[in-house]
Amino acid sequence: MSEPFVLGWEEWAAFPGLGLPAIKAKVDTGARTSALHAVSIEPFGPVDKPQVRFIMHPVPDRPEVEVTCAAPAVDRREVTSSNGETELRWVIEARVKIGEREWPIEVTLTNRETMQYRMLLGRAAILDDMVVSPTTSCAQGELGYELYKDFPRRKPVKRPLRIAILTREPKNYSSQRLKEAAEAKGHVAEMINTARCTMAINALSPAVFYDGRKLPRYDAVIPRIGASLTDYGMAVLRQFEMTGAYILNSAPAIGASRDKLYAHQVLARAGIGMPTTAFAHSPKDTKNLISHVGGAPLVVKLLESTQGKGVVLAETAKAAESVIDAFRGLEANFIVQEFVKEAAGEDIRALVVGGKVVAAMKRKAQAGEFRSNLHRGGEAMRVKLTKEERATALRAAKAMGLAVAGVDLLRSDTGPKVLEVNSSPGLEGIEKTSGKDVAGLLIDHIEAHVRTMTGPPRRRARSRKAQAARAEAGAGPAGEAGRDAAE
Ligand SMILES: Nc1ncnc2c1ncn2[C@@H]1O[C@H](COP(=O)(O)OP(=O)(O)OP(=O)(O)O)[C@@H](O)[C@H]1O
Ligand SMILES: [Mg+2]
Ligand SMILES: [Mg+2]
Repeated sequence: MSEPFVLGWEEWAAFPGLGLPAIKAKVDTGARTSALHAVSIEPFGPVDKPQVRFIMHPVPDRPEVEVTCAAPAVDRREVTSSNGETELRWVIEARVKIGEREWPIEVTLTNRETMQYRMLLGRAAILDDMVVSPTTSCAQGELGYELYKDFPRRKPVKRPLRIAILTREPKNYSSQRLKEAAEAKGHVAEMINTARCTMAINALSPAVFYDGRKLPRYDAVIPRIGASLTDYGMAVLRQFEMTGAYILNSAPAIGASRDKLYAHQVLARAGIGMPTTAFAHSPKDTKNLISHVGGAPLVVKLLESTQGKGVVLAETAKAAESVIDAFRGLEANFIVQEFVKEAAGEDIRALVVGGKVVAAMKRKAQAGEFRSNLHRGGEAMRVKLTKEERATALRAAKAMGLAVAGVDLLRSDTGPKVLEVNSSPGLEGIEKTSGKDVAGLLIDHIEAHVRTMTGPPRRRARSRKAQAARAEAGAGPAGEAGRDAAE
């Protein structure tokens, strides 16, 4: 019997067909599939013979060494990684060379930037006559990163990005400001009307068509999906995600924030302060529902409400009963909520971008009104948030999984109470009131994200923080807000 081919627990591998002369791989018989570090993954070629192109940084700590690879795409597959996250990955076929042996394997592509090894060799790639020695490192000999010394170095240039703004209202303030801010930073921004997108749902060559024409690959997509088209909008967004674009707020997070019952549950589970809330769908026992929230005065809200229209204050138990009975008669979905009296007709909008509160405003109801909506005659003004309010807004955005969020909260005797978290916050009121360039900060966030996806410069992170802090300290005129169909 011939000697088995021994693989150590780590090995140097090469992919001659991909132009990769040396990669240090961890051999992992606990993993089925092999994985290779890849960024900027982009499908191309004919639908029946798809290929993927990707960028590889083979040398850890040396992001300037960059190799552009291309290979036939053989599948797209859900893969659950060791941290438990499931990810839809491209699968390519490529020939790996370890020591003197060269053989074809399937490899999934994923961003392994934060991992110690740029490659994982799973058991499906290990052939019958091979054995793995858990005590040997590099049984098949050493290669080295000096093999990349003649490879061209990438200068960390500021590449213009191609950004799509997914909206049905290209003319509104928020859409226009986002386009302006993107262009001011040297990027190209296109308005894409959600309703005019069609999709070819194909795992290997996802595409979005616009009035029948295939859209290019965007680096980033900013969803500004109105409530009228949430479901279709989310489908379009998922499709853009499949093409490899960076999505500012993910479809599941948008969906969660739009489902008010679910959103309340998510926030409650995350331990975030909110007014005591009871749900009801035609409840038989109105009195019970009232007692759930501590009795009158209480607030009854139609779930479909916006701009404060379906929000009613019932000052007495009698009034509460008649309002609830009326909503029930209409077969409407509604919530019953503790009335936060000490908020005194004021609420706060905190705008969160990428884990920071970048701007805030206070809305004050007109005299005799408890609803502070600007559409109800409320007035917007500048406000300084407390530490606790900031922390609450950040936690709420995080719990909902939103990178960009407008968090509405009330100031109560027992701390901030979150009313809701909006995934498509309007920019007009908040920019005019706070004087901050929120659209610009949003584009900065995209830049930082798309850049880390295509390899660092990581140094930028700090300067962005300083920038946000500076912006936060800025001033500006208060103004009228609202036409924006945004939330
Ligand atoms: N539990 C409460 N206690 C005191 N005031 C409340 C309460 N809930 C709502 N309000 C006031 O009523 C206003 C409208 O309520 P809310 O924001 O919940 O509904 P909406 O504005 O119709 O919905 P949306 O913000 O989605 O358009 C709030 O901005 C706030 O000023
Ligand atoms: Mg509101
Ligand atoms: Mg809202």
